[in-house]
Amino acid sequence: MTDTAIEAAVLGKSYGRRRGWALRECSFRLPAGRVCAVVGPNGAGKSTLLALAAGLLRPTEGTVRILGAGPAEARSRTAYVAQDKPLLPQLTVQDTLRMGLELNPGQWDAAAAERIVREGNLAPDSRVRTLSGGQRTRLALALAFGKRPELMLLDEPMADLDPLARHQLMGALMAESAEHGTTIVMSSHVLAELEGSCDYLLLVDGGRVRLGGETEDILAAHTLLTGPVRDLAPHTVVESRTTGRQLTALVRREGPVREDDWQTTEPSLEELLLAHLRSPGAPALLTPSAAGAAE
Ligand SMILES: Nc1ncnc2c1ncn2[C@@H]1O[C@H](COP(=O)(O)OP(=O)(O)OP(=O)(O)O)[C@@H](O)[C@H]1O
Repeated sequence: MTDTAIEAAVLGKSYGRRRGWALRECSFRLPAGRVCAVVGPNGAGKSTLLALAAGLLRPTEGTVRILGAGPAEARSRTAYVAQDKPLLPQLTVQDTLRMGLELNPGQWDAAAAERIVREGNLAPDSRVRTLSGGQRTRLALALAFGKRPELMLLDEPMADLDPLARHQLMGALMAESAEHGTTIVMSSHVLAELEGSCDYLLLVDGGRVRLGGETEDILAAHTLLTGPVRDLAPHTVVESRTTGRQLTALVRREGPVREDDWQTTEPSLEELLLAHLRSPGAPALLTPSAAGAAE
């Protein structure tokens, strides 16, 4: 078993010459066993990255390795839930789970799939076409859990779930990772929800990976400074704002911060991500564990 879930080297995808690059020069490593959030604005390239990892798209340049193999070879060990949660509308909930069993012989965990369905109170004889968006998402996730994969690639799995269902499914994903060592990769726009749930982070913006690594280490590398307007050198500035004579800045510390000069606070994950999204020129940061392929 490899200790690397995803390794991308100069990975790029263009959907056609006139369309430009959806993803460009992405080099990063995701260690196995992590719960990783993929965040970034609309059109950043998150779905493209997940579809490349799932082997549904071919890179235009570079490579992506999944669990030490090519994405197609790793497919039996990977579960992918696309953003539009494709299911067969004429099947019932029960038929859908049976299809999961038939498509994954010898590997299907019926109890895991049924638990996800039961917790959402989905009637086994309901047809997929009569389910709400959130119920369909739950059924698609049940198929992913039942497959008992080593890697789950989930494209906005929480988008149409109610807050209680989100909380419950996030707990189920974290438990799955803790108990079975499953790597979970999920894209999301709900930044506040990711803090405390995802121990690894990839910020994709403009088709490039701008932040990658352990959430804790990325947070620890940044400080919010507040004080009278003055030079921020030698620190790397991600974002700075002045109000009158007061300066507030999110920086990557390069050396000590003088306590007499600045009031310092640790940013929240949401503050950190928003500052990066507002400052597209801020330099990328990959922690050593995420930089595997880049070095
Ligand atoms: N099938 C496609 N054909 C052509 N262009 C595409 C296709 N899919 C995505 N793109 C383009 O690639 C870029 C990245 O899209 P992608 O769907 O990966 O972004 P995303 O980060 O998942 O966005 P969102 O948060 O809105 O889901 C966008 O500019 C998009 O228009």
